[in-house]
Amino acid sequence: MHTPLPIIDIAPLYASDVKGWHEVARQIDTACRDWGFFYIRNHPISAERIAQLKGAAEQFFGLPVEQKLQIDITKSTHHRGYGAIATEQLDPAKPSDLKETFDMGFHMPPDHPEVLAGKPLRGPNRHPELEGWPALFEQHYQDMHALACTLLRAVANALGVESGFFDKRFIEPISVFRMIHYPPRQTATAPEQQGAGAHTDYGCITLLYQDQAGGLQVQNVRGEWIDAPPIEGTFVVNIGDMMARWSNDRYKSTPHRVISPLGVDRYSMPFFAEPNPDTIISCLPGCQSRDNPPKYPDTTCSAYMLSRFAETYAYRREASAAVN
Ligand SMILES: O=C(O)CCC(=O)C(=O)O
Ligand SMILES: [Fe+2]
Repeated sequence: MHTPLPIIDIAPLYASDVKGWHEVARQIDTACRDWGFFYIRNHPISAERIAQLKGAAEQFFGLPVEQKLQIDITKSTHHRGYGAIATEQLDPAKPSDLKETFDMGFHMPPDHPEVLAGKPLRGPNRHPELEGWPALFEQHYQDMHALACTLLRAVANALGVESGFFDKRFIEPISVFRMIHYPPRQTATAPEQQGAGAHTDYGCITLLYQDQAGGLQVQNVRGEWIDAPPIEGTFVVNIGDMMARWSNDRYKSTPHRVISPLGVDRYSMPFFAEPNPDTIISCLPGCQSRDNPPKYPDTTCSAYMLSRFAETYAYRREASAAVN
C-alpha cells in the first residue's frame, strides 16, 4: 500500500544496539517534524491480540443500544464507558460524528484517595458484562502504555531531555484506550456528517490500530487531505496538541479526519497517551531560544484535557456550566 507517510521499523528500540536505537529516534524526530504522523511496524502487540480485540468490538457494538447505554459515558463522572452515535462533535463546523465509542483509562478503585477527593478523570473503568472482557482490556491498556513509553523515550532523546523524562510523567497517566465503530456510509455523495470530523488530538501521542476498511485522512502542509491507508501489522502514530506545546511546535499536531467507507463497517482503536494529570506542560528548554520564545502559556495536563473535552462534548459543556 503506497503512502507518503513515513513507515518506521521500531524493532531496534527493543534491541541492545545503541546505534540502531539512535537511528530510530532520529527517524521518529524527522517524522514528527515533517508530518506529525507516521506508521510503526515490528511493534510488540501481537496479531492474535488485535484479533481478540476486534472480535470483542464487534460483539459489544452489536449489542442493543439500551444494553450499551448501561455504561453511558455521558453519565460517567470521569469519562469512561460507551458513547452513542453523535455524542462527540470533533469538527464544530460539521454535524456530530457518525461513530460510537468505548473509552477506558487508568483504573483507580472507588476507595482510592484521588477518587474519594473527586479528582477529575479519576475512577474505576466501566467494562461491559461480557466474558473475559476486563482481563483482555486491562492487559491491552498496560501493553499500549508500555509501547507509548518506549516511543516517548526516543522522542525525549530527540527533544534534548533525559530519556526518562516522559516515564516519570506517565506513572499514573490519564491515557485513554478507545474502541470506535463507524457504521457504513450509504451514499457516494460526500456526507455532511463525517465518521470523525477534522481535528487534532489533545494529548501527547496517539497510537492507532485501524482495520482494513480505510477512511483515515491526514492534512498535509499544503492543506490537502491525503489518505492514511491501513497497512497490515502497523499502528499509525501521531503527535497531539500537548506534545506540540511541549516542543513549541517543533513537532506538528496534524489535523486528521475519518470519512466512513461506503457500505462497510469500520473499526479502529486509538490509544491516546496522556501524562499524569498534574503534569505541567511547559515549553522544553531545548525547544526555545531568544528568536523562538515559547508560543503557549504553561498549563497542566488535566486542565488542558478538560478544556478540550468541553469543546467536543455537549454534555461536558452543560456539566461545566452547571458548576460555574
Ligand atoms: O478512527 C480513526 O482512524 C481515527 C480516530 C481519531 O482520529 C480519534 O479518535 O482521535
Ligand atoms: Fe484523532
